[in-house]
Amino acid sequence: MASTPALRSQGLLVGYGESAATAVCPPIDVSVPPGAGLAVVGANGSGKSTFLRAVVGLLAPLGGKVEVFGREVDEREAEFRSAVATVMDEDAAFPALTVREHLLLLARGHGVAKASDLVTELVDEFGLGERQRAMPAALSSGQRRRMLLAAAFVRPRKLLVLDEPEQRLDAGMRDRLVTRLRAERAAGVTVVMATHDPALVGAASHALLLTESSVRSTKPAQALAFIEAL
Ligand SMILES: Nc1ncnc2c1ncn2[C@@H]1O[C@H](COP(=O)(O)OP(=O)(O)OP(=O)(O)O)[C@@H](O)[C@H]1O
Repeated sequence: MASTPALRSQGLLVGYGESAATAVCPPIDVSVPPGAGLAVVGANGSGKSTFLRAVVGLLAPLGGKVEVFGREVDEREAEFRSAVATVMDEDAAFPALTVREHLLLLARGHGVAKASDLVTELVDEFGLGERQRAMPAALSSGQRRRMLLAAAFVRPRKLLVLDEPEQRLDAGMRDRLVTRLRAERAAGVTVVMATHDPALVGAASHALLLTESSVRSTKPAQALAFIEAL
């Protein structure tokens, strides 16, 4: 029997108004098996972030439905929050905690064993070693982005939802992120990401192509060709 998809949407309409007529793109039908990687690709303003907001429950669907591991999205459910790790297009960090304290708080809050060792590993992987005692306001924008990415990996996760994770990262860090996402998938974690980055698309197994007039499930190779033609 086929396993329950990690993410499935049917006739999903997303947008910021009240009615289906205000949807920012055509209905989205997609099914992502556990351990797969979905690259969501499209021009600026095509609806990638809006789709991801609906996937993580920040935006209610205007029509259709979206399910994560077979259940309608409800970010208030503890089970949903412990399964879904997100890095969205926002700068959310505790202003009065250092980088290390922020990561430790998240790990311990999620009941991670050996939280301190894990945080040390991630601080190293994300190149934050020398800044781990800095407050978020004292970080560069790229360092803040690294901290937010590291935060997604200090906690339990079955589905990672990333909105343009390549933003503000230098080339070396992008490479490390690609390696990390491949390892996540190999460990059974599902990755759903909006991206304009060919290397990240290369780490995906599935692609969703958004345009004003169409939404198409396709292969990463087609998504790459689309990005290159933009
Ligand atoms: N908070 C909001 N309220 C109203 N409209 C919004 C809001 N956020 C985005 N939009 C509009 O919704 C449409 C889709 O935006 P979205 O951010 O999903 O695009 P995107 O594909 O992620 O673009 P980009 O590649 O630039 O990040 C755009 O027309 C945008 O102007």
